Amino acid sequence: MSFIFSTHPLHPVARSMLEAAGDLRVASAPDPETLLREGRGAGILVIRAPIPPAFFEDAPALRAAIRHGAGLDMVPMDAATRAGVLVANVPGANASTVAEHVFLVTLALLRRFRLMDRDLRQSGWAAGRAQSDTAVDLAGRTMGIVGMGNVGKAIFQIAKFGFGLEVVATSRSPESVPDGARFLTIDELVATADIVVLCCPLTPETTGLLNAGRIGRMKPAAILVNVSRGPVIDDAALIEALRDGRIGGAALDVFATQPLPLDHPYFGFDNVIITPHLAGLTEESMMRMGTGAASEALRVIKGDLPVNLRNPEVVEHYRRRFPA
Ligand SMILES: NC(=O)c1ccc[n+]([C@@H]2O[C@H](COP(=O)([O-])OP(=O)(O)OC[C@H]3O[C@@H](n4cnc5c(N)ncnc54)[C@H](O)[C@@H]3O)[C@@H](O)[C@H]2O)c1
Ligand SMILES: O=C(O)[C@H](O)COP(=O)(O)O
Repeated sequence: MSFIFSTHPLHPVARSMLEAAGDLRVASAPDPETLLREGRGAGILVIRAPIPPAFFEDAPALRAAIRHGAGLDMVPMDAATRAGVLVANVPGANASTVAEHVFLVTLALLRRFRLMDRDLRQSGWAAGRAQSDTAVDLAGRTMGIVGMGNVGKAIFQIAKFGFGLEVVATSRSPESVPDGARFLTIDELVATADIVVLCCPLTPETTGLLNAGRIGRMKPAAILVNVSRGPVIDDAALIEALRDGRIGGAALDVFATQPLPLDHPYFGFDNVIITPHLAGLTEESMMRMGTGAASEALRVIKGDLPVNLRNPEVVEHYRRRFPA
């Protein structure tokens, strides 16, 4: 078995599991050139950064590409499948962590938390207190959840049973929307919700889902929370809406370009909270994701298939490459 290659450092428990199973190497940087150079010859790939399709070309030892987390957009699925490489992810391991983040930033926006803290420090007590002039309650508001998977369901639980909010939701099928939430189309949802939360995967269908038309239908004081992926939002349209004061604010964790350049227009808005793609990252979730990815790697090393195999059509080709 060739070495195990991770694009990033892993939680210590996951690292120990993999080190006990083989030669674990961590990329010195997660850019495509470094990954291609340092990952050449790997047997298992653990993914926390976008992987160039070329990684799967001329990779005779590569058995599995395992996502540390939920989103599969970082994996060029066609290239992996063509090469006979198993693709897996660790669904749900960070869902409750992302849900907690959604309420952190929602409350921070509604209660002017960032500006209150800034004004208090810069200009004193009265200036900080003045932010309460425009603060509003979360209670009584309607949350709209776009994408009712593991993350959407974890957000629903807190919204409904923690804060007693009215919840509307949209997903690929109405059946995935739980009792207690009302299914709406995306166009109905953006016009109904006071808080629009994006937590769907990035797919051709969801790219640009929050376009100028849908942002234009949002309520004037509504806020937008994006913990999905950057390209789900049309950035130019959102920036225009923020400039014109047509929505209440936004909390953005993910961006079309990451890292987000520090001169990006989003940094110019007081009513925008920017976080560096960490909604799903805590000590505990890193352990759940890392050990989940490591368990899948150990299964493959033993000759089994991953539990969360995402390209089952590859199995025949994979078995020809690596007969049991
Ligand atoms: N910011 C972060 O740190 C972070 C952490 C975890 C997940 N995510 C993102 O959130 C996404 C969802 O994670 P998850 O664990 O809930 O995944 P999941 O696979 O459990 O659920 C995805 C849900 O989105 C729905 N969906 C798919 N296409 C849709 C569409 N066009 N419109 C509406 N809904 C649609 C699916 O039906 C499914 O219910 C991930 O793919 C990832 O991009 C981000
Ligand atoms: O897709 C996910 O689950 C999140 O983006 C977190 O994944 P990461 O910790 O591997 O970046």
